Amino acid sequence: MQAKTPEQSRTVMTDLVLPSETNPLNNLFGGELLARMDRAASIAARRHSRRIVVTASVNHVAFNRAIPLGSVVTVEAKVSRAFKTSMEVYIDVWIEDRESGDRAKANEAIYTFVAVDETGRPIPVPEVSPETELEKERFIAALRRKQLSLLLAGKIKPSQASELKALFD
Ligand SMILES: CC(=O)SCCNC(=O)CCNC(=O)[C@H](O)C(C)(C)COP(=O)(O)OP(=O)(O)OC[C@H]1O[C@@H](n2cnc3c(N)ncnc32)[C@H](O)[C@@H]1OP(=O)(O)O
Repeated sequence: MQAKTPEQSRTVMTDLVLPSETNPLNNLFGGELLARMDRAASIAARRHSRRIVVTASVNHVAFNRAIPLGSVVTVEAKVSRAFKTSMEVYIDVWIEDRESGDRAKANEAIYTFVAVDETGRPIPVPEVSPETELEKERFIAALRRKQLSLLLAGKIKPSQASELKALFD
């Protein structure tokens, strides 16, 4: 299988924040943002693998900045690294200033998707070939994040988390 660049899976979704999607402070409800990120990330994983994909885990979400009612929100997702059957998808969330049109980073998140066949069994995906400095940074750190996620899920033992251990050596 030929490697693909993160750009090849890039998925951008832009939408407004409507009243039904807000919390009592009139900011975007967290669950709504999670759903928007899941949708964009699943399309990115599908573009990378050209397979059915399922969300295996939500590894990291940072709600750094509240997103007010009426905001124009852009969710951008790219596959940052692929392993055998799983893909890490990095999601950046931006809001747009109404007057200037300038974009400000509001949130980010990292999801893991797995490509599966028609019966739900994991199947191999192409590798990722990062191009930009940021894509290379995210690619390198993805192995550490995968090990942390598997460790927290009880799927590997601490002794198997070599990349994580290396941080403390
Ligand atoms: C688009 C949607 O929203 S789908 C709805 C929500 N999601 C779902 O319904 C998915 C339900 N879960 C499943 O179907 C299964 O648990 C699967 C397909 C995710 C994984 O199946 P498993 O039998 O655990 O397969 P297996 O152990 O071989 O893992 C498959 C890959 O997922 C990775 N993986 C599994 N769990 C995790 C986790 N918690 N964190 C990171 N990676 C994980 C494994 O490391 C492996 O990666 P690799 O092949 O690249 O090395």
